[in-house]
Order: sequence, then C-alpha cells, then structure tokens
Amino acid sequence: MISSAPTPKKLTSIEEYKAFLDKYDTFLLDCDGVLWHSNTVIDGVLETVKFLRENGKRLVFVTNNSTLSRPNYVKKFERLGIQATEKDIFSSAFATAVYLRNILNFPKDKRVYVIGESGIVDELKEVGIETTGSSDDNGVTMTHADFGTIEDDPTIGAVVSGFDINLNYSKLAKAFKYLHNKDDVPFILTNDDATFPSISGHYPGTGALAQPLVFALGRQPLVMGKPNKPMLDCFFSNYHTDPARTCMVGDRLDTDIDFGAQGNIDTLMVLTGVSTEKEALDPEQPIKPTYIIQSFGEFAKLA
Ligand SMILES: O=C(O)[C@H](O)[C@H](O)COP(=O)(O)O
Ligand SMILES: [Mg+2]
Repeated sequence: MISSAPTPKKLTSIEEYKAFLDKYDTFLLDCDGVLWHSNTVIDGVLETVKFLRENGKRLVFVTNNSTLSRPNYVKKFERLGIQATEKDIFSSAFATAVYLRNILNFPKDKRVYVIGESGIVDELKEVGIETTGSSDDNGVTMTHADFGTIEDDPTIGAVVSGFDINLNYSKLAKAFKYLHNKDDVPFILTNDDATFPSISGHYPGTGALAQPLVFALGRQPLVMGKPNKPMLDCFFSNYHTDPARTCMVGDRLDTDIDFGAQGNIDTLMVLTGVSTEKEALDPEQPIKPTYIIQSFGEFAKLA
C-alpha cells in the first residue's frame, strides 16, 4: 500500500543545513549509528555537537542500547569527547526500570531475572529492584545431564531480556523455566531492534537475541524501547520540550523515526547506521523521516 507520508527532503547544501537547524531548539539524538559505532565516534560528530551547543541548541540522548546505565553512559560520552549529564540520557534500561517501578509496582519481595548486561542491573538497582542472572551466568556451559538442575524460583517476579553479548543456553533455559506457563510473570524486552550497527557492519540485535525465548514460550514480550509507549512516556513525562521546535535524529526507521512520529515531532534520518535512503524513499514504506542527511557529522561544515 502506497504510504500517505510526505516524501522526505534530503539535506545536501550549507544553506539547507542552516535553514534546518534554525527550525529547532531541541534535538533528541539516537546513539548507535548516529553518534558512534560501538566505541568509535562517527566523523564530524564531535564538531557538530560542539557547534550545536555553542548555538544554544539542547541535546538529549535517547538510546535503545540497554548495556550501560546512565552513569556509565556519562563516562562513555566523556571518554569519546562528548560532555553529557545523566538527566540528558534516556535509555531502554532506564525506561524498563521506570516501567517496573511506576507501572507494574514491582513487589519488594521479588527479584528480576536478567538476560542482559550491567545497564539493566544497575538501573533496576537504582529504583530498588533486586536482580539475578546477567553476568552471574556468563560462561556457564551445560550438558544434557544438567537439565535436572534447573530449578524454578518463586522469588522471580519478572524476566527482563536485553542485549547480551554473553547469551548462552543456560540463561535461555532458566528464563524459560521462570516464564513457562506463568502468564502472571512479566516477560519484558528492553527493545526489539533486529540488528546492531557496529563499526564492522550489522550483527544480531536485541530483538533477534530474544527470539529463541519468544518462540519457545509462544508468548510476545512487553517491549520498552523506541518507538514503544514506555519509552515515549518515560521521555515526555521527564522532559518538557516544545514538539514544534524539537527534532528526533536517528538511523533506524522502525525505532527512531517511528518514535519521533509517535511523539508528533519532526525527524532527521542519517545514513551512517541501519536504515537506507532507498528504504526511506520506498513509496510503500509507512514510516518516513521528515528529512534525510548523509551523516550527523555534516553539520560540522557550518562550524
Ligand atoms: O540491538 C540493539 O539493542 C540496538 O541495535 C542498539 O542498541 C540500538 O541503540 P540505539 O541506536 O537506539 O542507540
Ligand atoms: Mg541507532
């Protein structure tokens, strides 16, 4: 079906960059694929961030990457040369913690089994929620004789699954045990990005890593990250911005650009990450950015 969304405008000249920036005071910036690839900053991004801040623009970082807590993101930003504070960082791990505390009123006598990295564990701890799993189960190898050793645990009140570079069968088996035939135990996914944009190409993302559990359980998880409501609520309830003067900058149509659309704000898609210009211009593509630019680093040409 042909999309009714207007055709995105590609920004290519200095004049267009200036006119674009004059329209907005606040930029919501995705991270992976926009600012950096893992620990490598994309060319021109540091100069762009400096230029925007020198021209009075507010920058807020909105990432689906659940591997780091906000304090650890602050350290990563600083290490890569970008000044940032915790209050300017919204991650899917933070949105998950807020959802468990504020929406699910997670019971004090329960714990969360985590498939994921320190970001989830630290953000849950920050809101008083105890966890198990995560790095505790890294490197655990199983034999067929071990199936009998996986016990149920009545203290597990939810399972949260995020990006886990140390995913293994033991973690999947435990999570399955805690969720199987237990619809009262929430199954939460920090985000469902299918792929992860690294410096050397794309690899399976958080959404892909969760599929063994989703298929085995025959159950769809609650998804927190962009473009879903928990992240929208987490952001817009904590951050007051004029939608007409705000722009979401992202590399992915089905997370970043859709997040902007659902937040009724304009969007800028960069071509340094996951989604391509061809995909964005596809007449059948329902999610369309307002603007497209080769790279967020392009604005450095204005400095
Ligand atoms: O697999 C993932 O979790 C995503 O690829 C990744 O984390 C996306 O992060 P973002 O682009 O939202 O910063
Ligand atoms: Mg991204």
